[in-house]
Amino acid sequence: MDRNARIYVAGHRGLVGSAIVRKLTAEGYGNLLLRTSGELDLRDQAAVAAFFAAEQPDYVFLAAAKVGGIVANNTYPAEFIYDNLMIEANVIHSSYRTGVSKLLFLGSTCIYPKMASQPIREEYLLTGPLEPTNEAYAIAKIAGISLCRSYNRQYGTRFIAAMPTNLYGPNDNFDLEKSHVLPALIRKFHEAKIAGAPTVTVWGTGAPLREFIHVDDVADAALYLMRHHEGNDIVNIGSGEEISIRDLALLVKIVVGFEGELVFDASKPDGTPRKLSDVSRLHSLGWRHRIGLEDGVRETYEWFVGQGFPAETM
Ligand SMILES: NC(=O)C1=CN([C@@H]2O[C@H](COP(=O)(O)OP(=O)(O)OC[C@H]3O[C@@H](n4cnc5c(N)ncnc54)[C@H](OP(=O)(O)O)[C@@H]3O)[C@@H](O)[C@H]2O)C=CC1
Ligand SMILES: C[C@H]1O[C@H](OP(=O)(O)OP(=O)(O)OC[C@H]2O[C@@H](n3cnc4c(=O)[nH]c(N)nc43)[C@H](O)[C@@H]2O)[C@@H](O)[C@@H](O)C1=O
Repeated sequence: MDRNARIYVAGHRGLVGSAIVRKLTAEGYGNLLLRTSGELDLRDQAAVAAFFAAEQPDYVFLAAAKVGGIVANNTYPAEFIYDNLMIEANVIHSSYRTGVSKLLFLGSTCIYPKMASQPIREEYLLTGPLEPTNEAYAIAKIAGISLCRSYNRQYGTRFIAAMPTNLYGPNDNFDLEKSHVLPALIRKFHEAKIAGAPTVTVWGTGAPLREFIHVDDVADAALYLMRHHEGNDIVNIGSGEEISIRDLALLVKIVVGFEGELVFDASKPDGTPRKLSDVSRLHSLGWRHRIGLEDGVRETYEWFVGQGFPAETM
């Protein structure tokens, strides 16, 4: 990617988008095209077409999406499928129409079958039923993969797709109802410590296993794939390491310094029992993650505390 290339980072204020902007800026890319959802609603086909015609990006990092944790996905399936289908269809189609040189689409490891054998290889896609709590979002993301592959086949575009596992880091969503598990636990343990509360409630049984990767690693992988990966093969972006939700909660408890007890709320869904991605394709392309989970959680907690309170602003 030429340092003067016109690079559009869709979703630049989000967890992944902001990390990609940090990395591009640090590496001297000064021609970034950035629009908030208020400035450019990517569900609006005409507005997206006008933006692409006017700005003519050379590269597109598609990190804009309707994103949320297990309860958000389970509660708002129509929003998750509609927003994500519209965003990806509009951005990918306009990228084709205006001759974007290369686009990276971000899906998620939740696209794989609920009971896929572990670790999950990219070829397990569409080999079994999906996890019901996030099926709408997963189908939208699978459609995004097909958009990339179909445009590549019919129009000769260079639209690549990567599937990150659960990610976390600075600038995450810390809303207690809509966020993912790691930011929710960081906030819950911190608020309980400040308040001197006796317990922290963890959703589900604590038994499910999840894989986590720091968002700065994901941004690094995104640039690496934009530079080095071609073709229709999707690529998992993960650490290849998993941890139970119970052990994750105990890790956050120690990092935050909370002295109380854990309470498990089994009325909340566990979701898929395991979701460990096979990262051998990513490794064979020459990239590995660098940030370990404990270091990453400590760094994220320090960032979180630095943001200040009151909590309702998070
Ligand atoms: N977080 C995770 O654990 C995982 C995320 N992913 C994927 O990574 C990508 C980024 O996720 P993440 O950074 O966590 O998400 P965030 O929710 O942090 O950011 C999403 C961004 O998308 C933008 N956006 C949402 N709707 C619209 C819209 N209608 N028009 C324009 N922009 C919109 C928002 O812009 P604004 O701020 O301006 O409103 C926001 O900045 C997504 O594709 C997601 O599927 C994959 C696996 C795990
Ligand atoms: C990235 C991925 O993220 C989602 O899938 P998920 O990994 O199941 O999501 P999650 O992080 O919300 O939960 C992981 C586990 O953690 C448990 N859990 C405990 N306590 C809290 C808690 O306080 N909040 C949350 N959210 N979960 C909690 C929770 O019960 C579950 O067992 C989908 O968006 C999917 O589409 C997707 O792409």
